Amino acid sequence: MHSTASADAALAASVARSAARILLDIRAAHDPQDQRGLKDAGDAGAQAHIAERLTQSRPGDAVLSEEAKDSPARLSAERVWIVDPLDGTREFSEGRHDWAVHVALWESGRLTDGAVALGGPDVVLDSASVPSPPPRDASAPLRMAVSRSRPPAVAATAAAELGAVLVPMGSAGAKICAVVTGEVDAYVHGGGQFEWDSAAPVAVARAAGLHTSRLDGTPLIYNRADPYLPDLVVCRPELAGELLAVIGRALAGAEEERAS
Ligand SMILES: Nc1ncnc2c1ncn2[C@@H]1O[C@H](COP(=O)(O)O)[C@@H](OP(=O)(O)O)[C@H]1O
Ligand SMILES: [Mg+2]
Repeated sequence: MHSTASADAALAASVARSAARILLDIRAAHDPQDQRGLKDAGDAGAQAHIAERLTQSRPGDAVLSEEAKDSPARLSAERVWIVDPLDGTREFSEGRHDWAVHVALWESGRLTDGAVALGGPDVVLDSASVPSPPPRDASAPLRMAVSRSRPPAVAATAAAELGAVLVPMGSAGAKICAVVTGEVDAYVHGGGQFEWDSAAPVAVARAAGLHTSRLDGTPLIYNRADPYLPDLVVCRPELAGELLAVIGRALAGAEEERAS
């Protein structure tokens, strides 16, 4: 029998790691010029592996995955795995390292566990064992991760006000985990995303003691009927007050401009 939180975190880590290994094998065997085909093969291969392992190990649980048909059964389920088999699909197909496998567990109204494999099987962060980020060098400028392909205007405005450096990266999981490891101090995203893009890395970030919320400071809520979860901020906890205030002003300024 399972049912201890750490057993679920260990399973999430094991599944994320083996899926990431399969993804590297798929990429090694694929024509690197065929990026469309590689994206599809990666998504499908990781999805099939994760679905099989979760069915084997937790047959009674529901699953919400970017790559599987959604079912309303998850809305009345007690336990729901929220999975992104390949986050940063674009970067994966370009031969880059900033992609991730996300495996999270939502139970009775909240995220309880999560694991993220980063760019392959060798680096896997999970909510049961992740340490807090190291202290930051207060003399260095703040570093803010943003999407490399769709950086939101709100992040640029907020970074300018804070004197922060923007650090473009692919994959929501890679960016959230970069806050966890202390490589950057914050990740600011707006304009669109889904629950699977953030559930697992947010579970890891929360376990590491980081701030996680919507851009307006309200909580990130998972396993909703509509999995669209378009914006978020993840940052070191001591930055949250100032960063949310700056983001609030940036959003209000953008709104005023639209209205005028
Ligand atoms: N405006 C938007 N609408 C929908 N999804 C978005 C989005 N911006 C980013 N995402 C999703 O968030 C993940 C990270 O994106 P980015 O690297 O640009 O930060 C990607 O997931 P997938 O790679 O799983 O599709 C991407 O599709
Ligand atoms: Mg994704």
